[in-house]
Amino acid sequence: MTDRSTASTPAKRRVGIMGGTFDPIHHGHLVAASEVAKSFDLDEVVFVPTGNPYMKRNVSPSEDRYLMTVIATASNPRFTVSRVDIDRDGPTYTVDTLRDVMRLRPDSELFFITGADAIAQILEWKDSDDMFEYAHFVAVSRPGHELVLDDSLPRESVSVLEVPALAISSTDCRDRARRGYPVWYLVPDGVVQYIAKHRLYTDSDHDEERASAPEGSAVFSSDRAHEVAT
Ligand SMILES: Nc1ncnc2c1ncn2[C@@H]1O[C@H](COP(=O)(O)OP(=O)(O)OP(=O)(O)O)[C@@H](O)[C@H]1O
Ligand SMILES: O=C(O)c1ccc[n+]([C@@H]2O[C@H](COP(=O)([O-])O)[C@@H](O)[C@H]2O)c1
Repeated sequence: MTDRSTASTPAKRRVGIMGGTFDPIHHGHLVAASEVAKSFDLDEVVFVPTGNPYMKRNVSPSEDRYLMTVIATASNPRFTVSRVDIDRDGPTYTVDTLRDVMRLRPDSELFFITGADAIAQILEWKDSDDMFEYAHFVAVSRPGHELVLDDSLPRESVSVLEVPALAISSTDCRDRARRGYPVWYLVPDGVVQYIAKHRLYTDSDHDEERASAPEGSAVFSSDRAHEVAT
């Protein structure tokens, strides 16, 4: 590994941020984070489950998504999980995620990881100009999505990276679980078991809980967190 420090300036920690709704987290997310960590010489990748992903509907409780993310990342010493987005009220905006991570990890250089689908919409995100001041963005390839950068993006703040193609989406995992098809090998084993144990995508009570939540909001279940933690 190259020495990133000099006599006068100690090296900043290089911290990746993998933001996502992770409903559920799958191997496409994990491979993307692992590849960016290798290519950008990252010391840590922080997975940040969204609190209220205002662009998505019928999202599972944030505590379930958080716990699945903890389970999925537990075996990698460089992977950590942050609650900053799920503990903040209101819609989840990446500009807030970056500010919170900067506050908690001062003297770090941040790299925000996005898939090809997300980078295509990034100019519509809140305060996108500020985001590019706070972090370097790494757009990874994703099957079914062309990896092209809009001419208006600040090129010095955005890189692209080809990663092994895994045609997996959370939408497909949820559909499979609902229809009784296996999600083994699409998501980590512990996540398969968590989905089954908590009947995440099959339970009709759960569907009612989602349906009664305000539009676009995540619903919260502290009972599930307690069950798993004990
Ligand atoms: N298979 C994949 N390969 C590369 N990047 C991915 C892949 N799946 C998701 N990503 C990226 O990971 C981030 C978080 O994705 P998200 O949690 O929304 O998963 P998703 O599979 O896209 O979910 P959904 O199907 O519910 O929209 C986004 O930047 C997305 O582009
Ligand atoms: O900041 C925004 O306006 C914004 C709009 C849409 C998505 N994002 C972020 O993009 C990441 C992936 O989101 P999602 O909904 O595709 O899972 C996650 O970290 C979101 O907070 C951010």
